[in-house]
Amino acid sequence: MPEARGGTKSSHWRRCLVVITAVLLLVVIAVLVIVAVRQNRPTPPNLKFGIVLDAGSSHTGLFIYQWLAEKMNDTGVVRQRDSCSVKGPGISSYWADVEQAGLSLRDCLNEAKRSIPVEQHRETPVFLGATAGMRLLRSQNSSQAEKLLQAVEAFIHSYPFDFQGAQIVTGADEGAFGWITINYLMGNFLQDMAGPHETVGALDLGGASTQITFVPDGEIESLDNSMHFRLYGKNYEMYTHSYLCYGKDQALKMFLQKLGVSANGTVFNPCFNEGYEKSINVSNFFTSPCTPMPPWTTHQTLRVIGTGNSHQCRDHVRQIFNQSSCAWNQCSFNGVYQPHVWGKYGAISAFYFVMKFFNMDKEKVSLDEVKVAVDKFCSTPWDQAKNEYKIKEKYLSENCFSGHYVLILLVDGYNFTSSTWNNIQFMKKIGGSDAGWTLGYMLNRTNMIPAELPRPKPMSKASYLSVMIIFSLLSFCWSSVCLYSGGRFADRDRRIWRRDLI
Ligand SMILES: Nc1ccn([C@@H]2O[C@H](COP(=O)(O)OP(=O)(O)OP(=O)(O)O)[C@@H](O)[C@H]2O)c(=O)n1
Ligand SMILES: [Ca+2]
Repeated sequence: MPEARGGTKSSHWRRCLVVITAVLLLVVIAVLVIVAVRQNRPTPPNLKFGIVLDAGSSHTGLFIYQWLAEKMNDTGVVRQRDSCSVKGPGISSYWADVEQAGLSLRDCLNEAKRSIPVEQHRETPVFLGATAGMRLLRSQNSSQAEKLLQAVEAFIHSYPFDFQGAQIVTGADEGAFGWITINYLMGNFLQDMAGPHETVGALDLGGASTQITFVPDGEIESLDNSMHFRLYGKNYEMYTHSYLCYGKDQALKMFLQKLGVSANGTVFNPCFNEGYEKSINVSNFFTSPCTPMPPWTTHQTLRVIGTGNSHQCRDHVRQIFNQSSCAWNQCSFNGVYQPHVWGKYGAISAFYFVMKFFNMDKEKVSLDEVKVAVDKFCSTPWDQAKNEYKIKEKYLSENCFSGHYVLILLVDGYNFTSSTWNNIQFMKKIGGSDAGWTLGYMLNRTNMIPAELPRPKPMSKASYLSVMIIFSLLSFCWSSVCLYSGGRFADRDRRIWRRDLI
């Protein structure tokens, strides 16, 4: 009997051991799961911000970008959070009163302060890039340009951001960063890794310069027009050229300069609608290096009268493009080397504004349809045009010229044809971000476009958690089975051993 009591005791003890071990294991698993869940709980998004001021010739725009800190080197993560259009003209117009250049940015910088959380202000980089207006001012008077930039810098320094300075961007950089922005926003750098080599060219028409940038399908003959980039593990040899003075506003001045003037100071302008009239103060108008004072300016004031003649307009606009000589295998105009255009293009800024005005910014609109639309507008009397279109009078009055200018620049200048015309997409935004050079510029200045592909992360949080739970459950089941069957075998062995003794 005592033996029997002893046997019950030991089997009871073993059962207790199994239960205790099982409870302990469960506790360990629970702790593991809690730790894993806590460690892998998504942390509040660590947003970073960056600001770029695009100090263009005709106006300044402020762009605020945001991205997740832990993803900064991945492609396609930076997005435009906000933008602000500075009131008034471009900064170069303030050359005679440089303090005003900085002050003009106040409203937009204040808006940036409101848009970005206060605790992030100190670590938010701000860049100011000035384009063709400042390039022209520098070529005329470099110390004036320097003074103006210093005044602008001093003003931005009074803000709590991490200001990285004001620079005049070169034409080549302006073109290249526009190309990077478009391809980054379209996700073309990612797509490139898997599929065929496919990037989109960039066409940017500003007020004082215009840029063409693309990866040609052959060698680039001219080193001056060649740029090399290694982005996300891939090499890009791109062709780029910036034509100073061929932005829309400067081109209009060059065009006006070539029109004859009558003895009484009247200029008949076939690119303005019939009935449109405007007075020009000659010394204020022909101030840039693109348009030195014309020889015929015995008059202080000129009377410009629109005649709305598309045919003559075209002929006169063509005169500002020199097609007479080319020292390369192929040129665009003014003897500038350009490989033949191929593939798709994104046309931004004034290319878009002008095509949008003519309602020709949609896909599949043919070159002929655009020509018809431009001719139709040019032959519209000014009073009728004013009634039909409710846009700023300055833009409206220039749109006959602008339509012809865009067509001639793209077709006669860059050599697009009726069949390659549809490869051009006129665009303003890509997925909520403005298509312009600013995003590419910031990505470059903050080293956010790595030369090599970012290494893939070893395991996602969700997979890590699942693996943890599955392994814990498996080891729990396995240990319980072992303990349970270990106890049963021990009981049976002891019974056999006792029987043998008897
Ligand atoms: N809705 C608008 C806005 C602008 N414009 C015109 O489009 C041209 C280009 O504008 P933008 O791209 O802002 O030129 P900037 O950046 O100021 O000039 P640049 O790049 O040459 O420095 C300018 O002639 C401007 O007057 C227009 O026709 N319609
Ligand atoms: Ca511009």
